[in-house]
Amino acid sequence: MMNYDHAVVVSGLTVVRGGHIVLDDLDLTMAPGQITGLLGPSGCGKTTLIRAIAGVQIIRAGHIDVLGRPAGVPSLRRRVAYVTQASSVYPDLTVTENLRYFAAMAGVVPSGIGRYLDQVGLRDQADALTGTLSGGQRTRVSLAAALLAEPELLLLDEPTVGLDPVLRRDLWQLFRSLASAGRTLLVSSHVMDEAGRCDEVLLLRQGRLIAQDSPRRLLARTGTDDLESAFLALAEATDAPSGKEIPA
Ligand SMILES: Nc1ncnc2c1ncn2[C@@H]1O[C@H](COP(=O)(O)OP(=O)(O)OP(=O)(O)O)[C@@H](O)[C@H]1O
Repeated sequence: MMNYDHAVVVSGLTVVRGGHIVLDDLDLTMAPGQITGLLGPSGCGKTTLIRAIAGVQIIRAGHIDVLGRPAGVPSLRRRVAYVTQASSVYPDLTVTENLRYFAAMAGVVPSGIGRYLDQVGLRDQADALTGTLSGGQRTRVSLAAALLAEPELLLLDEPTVGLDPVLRRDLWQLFRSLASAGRTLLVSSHVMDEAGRCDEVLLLRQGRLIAQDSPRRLLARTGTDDLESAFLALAEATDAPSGKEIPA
């Protein structure tokens, strides 16, 4: 399945939106079969970066390779799933009807729909109208719809927003099992404690990548006990380059 060293390679990526530089000369890689966390405050450019990797964002400069091909080429369509923050499922269909529809679109036999409902914890809502579900439940319907095509790369934009701790834990267990099965995941969040569940973390601030490292190395590099403090230390070091140096 994998004929590439990196699932994603981003080089010199610059994106301008509304006349502002939203992503500024980013370089990063994502290892296959791992969970990469994309962390940073609201408005730092997480969604824009995900859109660029998904191939739906106009870029000003740079290059993005996804699964060994240029981002956005038609042959990647089935291999890459992008679950947006706003749910993309039909409110006037039931959960099962939505999944049947997306299975048909993906050319997938819908026999295993129940398994995907179980994976996202929605078995009890199988016959509910999707429009009557909570925001977090609708996100999980979108996630199940994305999983149906068995994509190699999953781009998940804040999938755990608004979920209770039990559901958050269950979803992270699902992400971990997908990665163990060889899938590559990019998961964005602005909740720092979620970074600890990732193999690697990309810390984004004001359109710049301030670190790409494992959670453990981020703590070691910054001499901090938690990732929130590590982020603050790295942000301060970026603000004042002549000040405290944080080794790479
Ligand atoms: N359609 C647009 N037109 C112009 N500027 C935009 C547009 N969408 C986003 N931006 C700007 O791009 C910047 C990055 O936005 P982006 O949505 O990528 O951030 P984010 O980190 O995903 O934020 P959040 O966590 O709040 O979703 C922000 O400053 C935002 O104002």
